[in-house]
Amino acid sequence: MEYISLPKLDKKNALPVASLAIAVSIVYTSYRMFLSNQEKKHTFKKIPIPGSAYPYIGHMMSLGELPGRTIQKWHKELGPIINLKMGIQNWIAVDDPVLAHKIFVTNGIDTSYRPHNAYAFNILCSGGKGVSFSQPNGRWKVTRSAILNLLSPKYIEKHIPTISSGSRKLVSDFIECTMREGGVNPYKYAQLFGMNNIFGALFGRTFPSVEDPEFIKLLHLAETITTCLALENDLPNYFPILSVYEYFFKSQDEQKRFLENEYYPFFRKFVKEAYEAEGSNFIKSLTEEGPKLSEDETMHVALDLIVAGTDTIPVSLFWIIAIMCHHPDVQKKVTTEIDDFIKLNKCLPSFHDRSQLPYCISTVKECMRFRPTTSLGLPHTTRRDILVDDYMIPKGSVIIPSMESMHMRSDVYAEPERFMPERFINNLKTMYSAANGKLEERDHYSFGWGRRICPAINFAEAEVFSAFIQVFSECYIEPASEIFPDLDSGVNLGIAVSPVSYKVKLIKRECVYT
Ligand code: HEM
Repeated sequence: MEYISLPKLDKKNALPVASLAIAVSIVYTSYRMFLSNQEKKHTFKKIPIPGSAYPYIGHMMSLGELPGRTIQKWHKELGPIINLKMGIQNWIAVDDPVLAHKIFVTNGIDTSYRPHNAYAFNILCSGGKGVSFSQPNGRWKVTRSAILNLLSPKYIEKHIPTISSGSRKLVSDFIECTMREGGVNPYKYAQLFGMNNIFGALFGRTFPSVEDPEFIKLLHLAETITTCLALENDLPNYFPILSVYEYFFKSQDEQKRFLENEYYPFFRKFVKEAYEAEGSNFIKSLTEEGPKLSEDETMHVALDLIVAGTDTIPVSLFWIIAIMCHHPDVQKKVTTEIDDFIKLNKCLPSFHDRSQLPYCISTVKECMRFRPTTSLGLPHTTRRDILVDDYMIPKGSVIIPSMESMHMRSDVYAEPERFMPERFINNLKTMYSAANGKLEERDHYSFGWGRRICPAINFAEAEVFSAFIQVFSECYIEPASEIFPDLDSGVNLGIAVSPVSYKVKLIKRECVYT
């Protein structure tokens, strides 16, 4: 029998053998780790997909007129996180505030991106200018901090005179229209109010009435933009094949022409006026101080603020008036609280005095919880795969906070279907502090999350508070006929969801303030 003679492990050949052994064990260990990672991948929690998805179009046709409502129904069936297929896009919708906080705040560095939207990015913000649809780069940061500064609690006093005189005008328009026509649709007057507040803050002037031709034109332009931002008007984002349609019909060229020929020149006129005006204003401060933006960038920032402020404030007020019309008992408590303040202080409460009106604060918060201004906020996207509570959210997913659903979770709000202002009586923080503070101290989620959270919370809250106090210091609200405003339906305006159009009576009551 022949034996193979093995080399002896002397000093000379021990080193290569040991190196080989180490290399083999490294390769083996890496292979095991790879395998175990592969195994771990299979232990990710599965994000459920609602059943009604069709090939290629996915859930697009199943969302219905009010996607927020449909998504709420799916959350109820499938849990706090769901996966929708929207053509080529992967949507992740979340209705649990704790999970949403982890996604948008804890992982904010990766999830503060906006999904690519051809209209918003290429056309509206000319390839990334402005703040709402641009990506969180250096330019976005300086622009956003300039906006935060303009609208911050520190400077709110500067805006109060415009907001207060706008509130007085708003209520006198409501009362006049009720007397003239037997009822009022509050929406267009609330649009003038919202537009004047932000226009005043930016350009230092306001529009006198809802018939003002410049106001009508600006409103039309802002509404056209929000309509173009709606899901169904930007289909090539979901179905690239539809770019063929774009190639032949040039609809985006038409939108570009609309903006370039109508919108921008009209808007540039206001920017130019602001440059030439006496004294300081926000437009000048954007170009001359801090961020030193170009004229074009300044125009885009102003445009973003006008578009963002034009729908949100009127829609919030439209809901508040509709809800209050259903609750004369709450109206009674609110008016008593305001009257008591006036008797004591001999003046109307201003935003400053809010802490002395706990029931009014709670009522406004409850209205915004009960019927949020937007049902799905503004979408974010993630620039890399993120792992949250064992859910793997792949890079490039569109992440949606399901606000309407979140506001109706019984583990977050007791008896969520009931309108109950008292639920906030122990959380009287400003909405700005609540939204920017600890998760446990948030009141509602209407202003979004993390780095992209609405930069105008404080300004918006002062607007809504001022209009609310003015309405109930002078009036009570009744339905204009036997038909009460409908609180169960809604109209999708692109980003905001408003109540279905209605009329109410705003009837002058005996005023304790003269
Ligand atoms: C009650 C009124 C309002 C509500 C409910 C509201 C809600 C929101 C929400 C949900 C977002 C998206 C946040 C996110 O991406 O997570 C947002 C963003 C924004 N809002 Fe508001 N908003 C209101 C009023 C206003 C007003 C009056 C202005 C302007 C004066 C404004 C300016 C903006 C801007 C510029 C952004 C984009 C911020 C960014 O992308 O970095 N909002 N708002």
